[in-house]
Amino acid sequence: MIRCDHLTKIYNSIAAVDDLCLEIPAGEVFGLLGPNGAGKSTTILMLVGLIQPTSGACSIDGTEVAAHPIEVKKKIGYMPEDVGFYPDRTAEENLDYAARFYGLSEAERKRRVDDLLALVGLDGVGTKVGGYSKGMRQRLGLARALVNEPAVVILDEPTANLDPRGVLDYRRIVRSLADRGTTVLVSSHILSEVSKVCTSVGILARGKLIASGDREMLSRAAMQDRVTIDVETVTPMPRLTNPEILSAEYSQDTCSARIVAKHDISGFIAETLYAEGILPRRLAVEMPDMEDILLSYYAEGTA
Ligand SMILES: Nc1ncnc2c1ncn2[C@@H]1O[C@H](COP(=O)(O)OP(=O)(O)OP(=O)(O)O)[C@@H](O)[C@H]1O
Repeated sequence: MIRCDHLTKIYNSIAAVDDLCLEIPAGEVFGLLGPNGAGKSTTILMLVGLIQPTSGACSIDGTEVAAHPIEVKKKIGYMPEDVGFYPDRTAEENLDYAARFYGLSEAERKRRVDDLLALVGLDGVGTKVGGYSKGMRQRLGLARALVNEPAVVILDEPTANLDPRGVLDYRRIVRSLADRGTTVLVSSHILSEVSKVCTSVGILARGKLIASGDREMLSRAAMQDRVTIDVETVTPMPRLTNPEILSAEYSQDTCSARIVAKHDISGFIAETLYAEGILPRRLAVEMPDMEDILLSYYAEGTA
């Protein structure tokens, strides 16, 4: 369980994290979403005890972080945005080194390291970590975060360097952790990524938690994950029909339309128009971004 009580961090009289109150129950996969500079990393650094709050407190499984940093570190698995390893050692050696801090016997370490390498798909890779791709480093970072079988796992932008296969593996691992009762906090600025793996989500903007909730809120956010397509044609166009279309507004002469769809259906629109012998003058696709979604929550003042 992760808990923040009025957690605040002020840098040069600016609040990087502002009065954050949050409770993430055991077994929850919580997505901490927010644009760059929102305060996600600062929150995480306080949760893992690497920086002290200016005021307020946070606790991991009932233990206050600032008061018991060593005890808390044993309960947490943390993967920072940029994971550091010994470049002249293999993945196995790096993980074994990390496992030594938790007082495991050699046999236990060997078993755990082998299991973790298999889990993240790095088993059988004998090369030194210095020669790893960014994606491989991120896989190893996830393994290292799990080396102490933590009750709480905190992952800062975990998919930033992963290829699609790596992202699928990561989601599978996170789900299996949650199934075992592990609490997972994932920070990201990618809404779609968070919505795929998280059971609940909080949106941070300028250090403040402006919205938080479960899947229902996620689907509301996902609803706004929609595409606007502006169409202009030389001659009047017919009404377009497609199950992806959420709404459509046509000009009186039907030579222009603003279509809102669940996905980018500009290819379908172009094909339909050509099939009808109608020349498109303009077909502009507008994707919503994280900032739009955040701003819509901000405007609503949801808390
Ligand atoms: N050590 C520091 N000294 C001064 N200001 C800082 C420090 N660390 C962070 N900040 C400021 O605090 C705010 C929040 O930064 P933080 O890194 O927590 O955001 P973030 O949501 O993790 O963003 P990103 O995704 O870009 O890492 C930013 O305005 C940042 O400039």
